[in-house]
Amino acid sequence: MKLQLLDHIAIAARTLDEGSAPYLALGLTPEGADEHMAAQGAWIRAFRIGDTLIELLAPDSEDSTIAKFLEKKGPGLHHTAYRVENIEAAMGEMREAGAPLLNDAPQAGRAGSRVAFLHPKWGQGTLIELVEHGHGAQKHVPEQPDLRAGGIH
Ligand SMILES: CC[C@@H](C(=O)O)C(=O)SCCNC(=O)CCNC(=O)[C@H](O)C(C)(C)COP(=O)(O)OP(=O)(O)OC[C@H]1O[C@@H](n2cnc3c(N)ncnc32)[C@H](O)[C@@H]1OP(=O)(O)O
Ligand SMILES: [Co+2]
Repeated sequence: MKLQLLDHIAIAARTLDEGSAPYLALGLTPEGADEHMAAQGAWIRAFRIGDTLIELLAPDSEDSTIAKFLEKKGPGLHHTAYRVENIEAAMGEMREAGAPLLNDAPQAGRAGSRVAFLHPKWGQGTLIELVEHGHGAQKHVPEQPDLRAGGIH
């Protein structure tokens, strides 16, 4: 499988405004409007840094998975997400590798993406997400300099 790039780093916070403070202070601005992903029990606000996003997650109710995470671990790193070309192919490879997928079929992610998750125990304590970008998200994958041919001087 070819991971294209680090798609986002997700941070769980009690509220989006609380979670936004450091990134606003670092000079970032939210990308688009906040998004409510009811199926994930989360409100989301994204800040773009180059081709990667900081994805802030806040619980939409007391019994959301984000609320459970906050209860257990407090605010902080929730998951890392890697962009793949094709989520079904990536899930198939993960199954073949015996990696513990948390969902049998791709789930709906933010901005029209399709996502899959791998258990945090497998990720050395980090929940790992694979993301196939949707029509609504930035499509291109940046040209990587060809380091073999001394692409970088
Ligand atoms: C916005 C849409 C999408 C996107 O477009 O990017 C998203 O990112 S949505 C993000 C929210 N959705 C998810 O996280 C879905 C996948 N998560 C799950 O299926 C579950 O949260 C879980 C990871 C299986 C945990 O389930 P839970 O019911 O909470 O089980 P436990 O509480 O028993 O946890 C088991 C074990 O794992 C630890 N844990 C839980 N969550 C995380 C985490 N995010 N990172 C690291 N570790 C985590 C938890 O502390 C338990 O550990 P022990 O206590 O040591 O057993
Ligand atoms: Co995510």
